Amino acid sequence: MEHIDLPALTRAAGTVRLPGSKSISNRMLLLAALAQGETEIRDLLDSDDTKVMLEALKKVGVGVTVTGVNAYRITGCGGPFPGKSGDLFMGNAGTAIRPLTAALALSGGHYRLSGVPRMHERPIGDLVDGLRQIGADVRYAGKDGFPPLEIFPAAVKLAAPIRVRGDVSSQFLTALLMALPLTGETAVIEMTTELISKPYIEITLNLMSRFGVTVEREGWQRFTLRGGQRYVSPGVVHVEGDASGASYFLAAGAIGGGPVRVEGVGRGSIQGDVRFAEALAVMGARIEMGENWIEASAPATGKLKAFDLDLNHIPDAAMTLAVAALFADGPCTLRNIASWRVKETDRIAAMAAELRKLGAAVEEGADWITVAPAPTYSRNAAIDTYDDHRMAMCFSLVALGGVPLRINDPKCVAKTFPDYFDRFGRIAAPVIAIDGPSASGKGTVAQRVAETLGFHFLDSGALYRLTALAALRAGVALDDETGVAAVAATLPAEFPGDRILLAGDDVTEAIRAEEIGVGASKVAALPAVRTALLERQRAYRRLPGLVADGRDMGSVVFPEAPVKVFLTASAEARAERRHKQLIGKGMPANMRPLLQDILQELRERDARDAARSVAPLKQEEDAELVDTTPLGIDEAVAAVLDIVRRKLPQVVS
Ligand SMILES: O=C(O)C1=C[C@@H](OP(=O)(O)O)[C@@H](O)[C@H](O)C1
Ligand SMILES: C=C(OP(=O)(O)O)C(=O)O
Repeated sequence: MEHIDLPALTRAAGTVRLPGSKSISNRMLLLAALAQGETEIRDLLDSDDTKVMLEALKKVGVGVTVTGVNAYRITGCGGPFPGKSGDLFMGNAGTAIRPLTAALALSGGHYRLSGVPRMHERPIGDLVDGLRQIGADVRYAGKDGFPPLEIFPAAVKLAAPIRVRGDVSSQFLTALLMALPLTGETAVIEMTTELISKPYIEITLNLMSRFGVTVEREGWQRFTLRGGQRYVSPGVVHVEGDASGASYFLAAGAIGGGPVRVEGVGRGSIQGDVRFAEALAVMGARIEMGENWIEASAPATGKLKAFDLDLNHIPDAAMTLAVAALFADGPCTLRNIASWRVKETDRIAAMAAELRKLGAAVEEGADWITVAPAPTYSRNAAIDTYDDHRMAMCFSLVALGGVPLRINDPKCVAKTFPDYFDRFGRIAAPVIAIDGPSASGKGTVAQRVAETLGFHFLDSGALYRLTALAALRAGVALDDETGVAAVAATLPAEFPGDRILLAGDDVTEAIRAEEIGVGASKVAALPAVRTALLERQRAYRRLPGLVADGRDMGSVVFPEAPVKVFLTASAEARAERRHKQLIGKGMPANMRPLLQDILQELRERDARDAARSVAPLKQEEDAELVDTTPLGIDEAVAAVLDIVRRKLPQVVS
């Protein structure tokens, strides 16, 4: 089985741009498909759950055009689906199979819906019962009450209110609400039980109204759709970031110090799962929220507090709390979460089993779970994920408590968050930032430190050198800020092994030329170029960790780096090293610059680097000075490793 080994981690900080919300993506796709007109959907989630929805819509005759990255144009049918037959695979996507079953049942065709084996164990009986009350012909092709389903054409009549249960899943009510406008008639839905997961109904009603259909709601018992309403495309719509996905990063901030900021959801969100932040606040985490972002940091006391909460309104994000509970100051109880038992797996049982592997004491009931934290946890436990994306994402947080662990089948995150572990690495992988002037030996030292620790290595100077070389090759003047920034933004650079390629051409040696070094220093002084390279550099932050070598690694690119080193040497020592290097490379004496010229050049470069307006080269307050003037390479490496050992004892023993 595939797995990912997470090392002991200590700190999480940084910013994450969230992928699109699953719940909003799949609703928008269906509403756009049923609406009159074309809808442009931007920032759609690209994951297994949306893929099955898109494929199914195409099969039943909906026009789907890709218009950009995560951007689609949906040509609405202005009513029922034109494709009157189809065999549709729904994976394990509840937000696809349930609403589609209802819309297909009212489309007058013959369809089959199936999914992965677990989907065939997830209930759908309450929805089928509701649809049968109005004459729809929906039959079970396997076990009664569960997919696979077969749908036949039928005449639908809406004489009496549809009576439906709401205590197993809110998705049945969502499905009916979204599909019933297809009838054109007035429809009334009455709940026969308590409704769970209510905020998801609010998402449904909100999005329906954006497509022109309003629902009258009496409490959570009765919903009336007046006849004659139909869906009309609102034109361009944006999908918010996924608030359930946000919960892992916010919890990471609360457990791992923070601040961790998520972008894409905030105060203005229509997703109930933003209320996860309230639960974290109950645990003592410090939360800040803007219109479109949320930020979480550890409690001022450093210790998360125990909680006892009814979490019916945030069933998905609640799982994150069960793992955060490992780091609380007492037993934590999550209540009213019976729906966990019928989701991707029996989540109460799965959560209990895996938390126990770590050494937590866990009790469970039909609709609750209590997690009692332990003073220490088993290291290197192998966590099973039960093909449940949320199990994999939740348990990644354990590493932030300094507990290394293995997560089996990590790719199951593809259901809603395919690049989750990369993003997690971007806020949690430790960074060792090594800054300093040129010829201080930091490149060699940084590379050796990275090798010793088994960390990734970023030679940020190489990116500036590549930018200078690429600009010169493209005939862009090195003082043309906009032109060079455009080159930097699209730099076709690759780093296979220890080679450096520019547009496929091996430039490993070429970028080391003296004039490219001078060019690099010039382009590095341009603010737009630095901005263009910022995200590219941050993307190097990956598990198990990164050693970043440059001039503004600790100050600008990775300000949250737990280890910052300012590696320098006297100008004389650096000039001498450079001179020896040139001799070592076999440069003939008559072509070699004089030692005093090298010294002069170095001093000028130092002055330019220290004086530039953006990210001037200087020792940060929280950086440790390593003066290599009297040191050889081995000693310099040892000096840096000593600092790492002191600052990150869990990482390097
Ligand atoms: O409507 C939705 O988008 C969802 C509703 C919730 O399900 P239940 O209503 O079954 O709790 C939630 O768990 C699911 O991930 C998405
Ligand atoms: C329950 C979930 O998914 P589904 O939409 O398949 O119900 C979930 O994403 O946690």
